[in-house]
Amino acid sequence: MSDFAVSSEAEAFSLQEREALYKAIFARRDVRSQFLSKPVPEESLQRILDAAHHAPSVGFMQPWDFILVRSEAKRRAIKQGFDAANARSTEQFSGERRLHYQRLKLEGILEAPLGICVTCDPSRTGPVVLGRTIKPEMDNYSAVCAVQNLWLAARAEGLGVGWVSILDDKVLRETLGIPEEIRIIAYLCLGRVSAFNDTPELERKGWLPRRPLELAVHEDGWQAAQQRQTDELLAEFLRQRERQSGK
Ligand SMILES: Cc1cc2c(cc1C)N(C[C@H](O)[C@H](O)[C@H](O)COP(=O)(O)O)c1[nH]c(=O)[nH]c(=O)c1N2
Repeated sequence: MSDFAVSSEAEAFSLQEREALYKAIFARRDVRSQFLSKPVPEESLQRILDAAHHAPSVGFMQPWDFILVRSEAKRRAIKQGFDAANARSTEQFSGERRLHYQRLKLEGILEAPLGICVTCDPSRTGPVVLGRTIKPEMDNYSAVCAVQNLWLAARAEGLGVGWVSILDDKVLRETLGIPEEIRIIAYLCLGRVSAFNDTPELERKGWLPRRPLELAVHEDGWQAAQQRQTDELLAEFLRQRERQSGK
């Protein structure tokens, strides 16, 4: 028998509880166009941050920190950083894809009243971390788990989150005073929204479709046929887009 107290509940959640959990998962969206300027309720924010803080982490090292960016001046500086990075990013696409990219809204830095920069301190708890001994990147993954918890909890609180990664770390370091040894994992925009879309914005706007689940699940080993099918589906989707844009 373990000395540790264990939850008395070994059962699945009740149907209602399961429905609520899956609702948060399926109704979560990356938001950039629908932010309202209304403030984020402090109690909701605390619950969301606490949910993030209860994410799994390698060796229980809890490498994350959350920098709350309320200052409009700082958000303006970050938005300028996005604009510069986005201009450079645009050049990586060509032809119709570039035109399509330019029409997408890929951030809500100024519209959302709050930014949250999630960081990872790889030195937290010392140089040797249980579970990170062979794969050093595990601390980053732990911080990403915190992001996902935050994102789901925000959805349950009726708040939208948008992840902005078209940003140089340098801009966030300078604007937020983040030391070199602290890694930048995510810059998130958080706020109340006018609506949550049913499907991802990139799907709705014809950028990419959702891949069928059955192609993502492999039985007893890697199945190359599934990868081929995925590639074919994607190629066909892009050909169709080309044809449509040529009309
Ligand atoms: C690591 C990472 C980084 C980014 C994103 C996500 C993740 C996980 N996403 C959001 C992304 O486009 C979105 O999650 C997918 O399109 C799926 O949509 P839903 O999140 O289901 O609404 C995103 N979106 C955006 O408009 N600008 C961005 O810079 C990024 N960056």
